[in-house]
Amino acid sequence: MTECVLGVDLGTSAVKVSAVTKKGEIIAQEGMDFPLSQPQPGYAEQDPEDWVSAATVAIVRLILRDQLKPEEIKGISYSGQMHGLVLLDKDNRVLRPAMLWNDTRSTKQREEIMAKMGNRFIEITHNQPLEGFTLPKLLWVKENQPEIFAKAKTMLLPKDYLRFRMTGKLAIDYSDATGTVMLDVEKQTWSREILETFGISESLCPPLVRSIDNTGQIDDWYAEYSGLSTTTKTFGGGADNACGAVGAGIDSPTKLLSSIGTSGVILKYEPNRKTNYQGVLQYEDHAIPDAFYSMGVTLAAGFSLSWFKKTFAADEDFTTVVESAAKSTVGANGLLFAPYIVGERAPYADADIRGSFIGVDGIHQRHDFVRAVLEGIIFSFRDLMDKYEAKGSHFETVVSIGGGAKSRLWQQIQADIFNTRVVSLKNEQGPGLGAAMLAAVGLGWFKDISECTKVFVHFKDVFLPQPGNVEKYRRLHEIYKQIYPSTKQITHELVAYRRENQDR
Ligand SMILES: Nc1ncnc2c1ncn2[C@@H]1O[C@H](COP(=O)(O)OP(=O)(O)O)[C@@H](O)[C@H]1O
Ligand SMILES: O=C(CO)[C@@H](O)[C@H](O)COP(=O)(O)O
Repeated sequence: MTECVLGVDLGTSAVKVSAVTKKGEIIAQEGMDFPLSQPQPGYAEQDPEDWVSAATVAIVRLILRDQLKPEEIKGISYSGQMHGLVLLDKDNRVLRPAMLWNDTRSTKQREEIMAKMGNRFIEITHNQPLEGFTLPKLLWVKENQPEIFAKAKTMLLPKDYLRFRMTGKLAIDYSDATGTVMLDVEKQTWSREILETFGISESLCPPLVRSIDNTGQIDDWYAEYSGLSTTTKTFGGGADNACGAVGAGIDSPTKLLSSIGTSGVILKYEPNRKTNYQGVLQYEDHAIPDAFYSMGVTLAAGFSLSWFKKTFAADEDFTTVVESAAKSTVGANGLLFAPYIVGERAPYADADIRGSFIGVDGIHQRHDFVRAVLEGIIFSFRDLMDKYEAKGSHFETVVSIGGGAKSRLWQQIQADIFNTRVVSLKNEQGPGLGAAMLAAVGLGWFKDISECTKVFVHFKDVFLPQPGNVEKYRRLHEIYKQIYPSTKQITHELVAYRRENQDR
């Protein structure tokens, strides 16, 4: 008998489900991709039912292909792409495609929120009301699709919709609730002040639970659909970055998380709710009870690489493309890339900035462009690290997770640009492992997350900064920092041109 828990990692490009034993061994993993729809500039949508189908395919494969016994799956928990808005009607049916974290159509609503509430908003939520967050999306629907808003009875975030379809129960955990920017961080309740100011009924907001709380068992319908047992319990789960931090053992302010998924994240553990970065960096409830974290998000990190591969190297696999960057040099033979290809969130909150290659020369070959993409993403992370260091933070270790952590070359580039030791995880499923840990603690297998971390989280490779490279990158980063102010006006005009001409 091998009892296990499932960690469901609902990302932007795919869902991955990991089965983990009490000893922290990953005994099986399955996944399934789903599409992203970008029908207009700034729009990013998914069909919530695609998440359910993909998660179910992964679970069915775990049972049929990997021979997991349903009755041995004791618990399930979830890590979810953050901020996405799912609206349900009175019969809990989905009213429109989910508007995702990288959907930036709500600039007008963002400005209205700041015009109405200004600093009071930042005081309550510790965040700015950026386009990526849930409240501006909800106000966009209210203004542009009033017939849908009128029918909306419940708002859920992506992982909470998946849980709802598995259990029939509505809930949201605190780490995802802060990402809606509708939670009062001091009071740890939905903010009446914000809801009343913008005419949103509190009944739209689901009940709040902790990430390790039991959120009900698999219901009869989903048991029939997936092959799971109705004895399997589900637990609150958390925002993907909170779960990534749990699964990467980020349990003190001297460890920094660097996550290269579709988006990119630089994340710091915050032991209390007193710190307020005035919204330049995000501030969120953690999946660890009573803890918090702050982070800066590069909207298109892995997405920049995926875009490059899809556009210029569609027939090659990721590893071949990424490793070709070794043929180039530190600084890509004098080529820089700014990864603002879907706008940016931090440190520049600017939905209309766009990316650039700077310094293109007749000598450049494709591998220089690949190298520039890898480096540009990490320069953008360096901008975020600078924000922390400017406030006096010092980091001993950077833990690298996400799809980007599959590349040793990219991790060495991180060590050199961060000038800090970078470690990878033995099991690079950070968010999925974090979700599994929440189920393991929720089931009572461990007293708390810290005890579970000792058993579940192990580092693998260590990448040390190479002094010669550190110096070169320091100089290149100074040049890189000039790209945003120098290209802002030009790229804003190009985005306006596209909007006027309605092309994609
Ligand atoms: N072999 C590889 N080496 C480096 N990066 C990779 C590799 N394979 C995929 N990636 C990057 O990982 C990203 C996906 O990371 P992942 O953490 O799975 O994303 P998400 O959780 O957002 O769906 C891709 O966008 C791609 O840029
Ligand atoms: O918007 C954010 C964080 O604020 C993103 O980090 C999303 O949570 C999506 O994550 P990935 O799919 O890139 O992991």
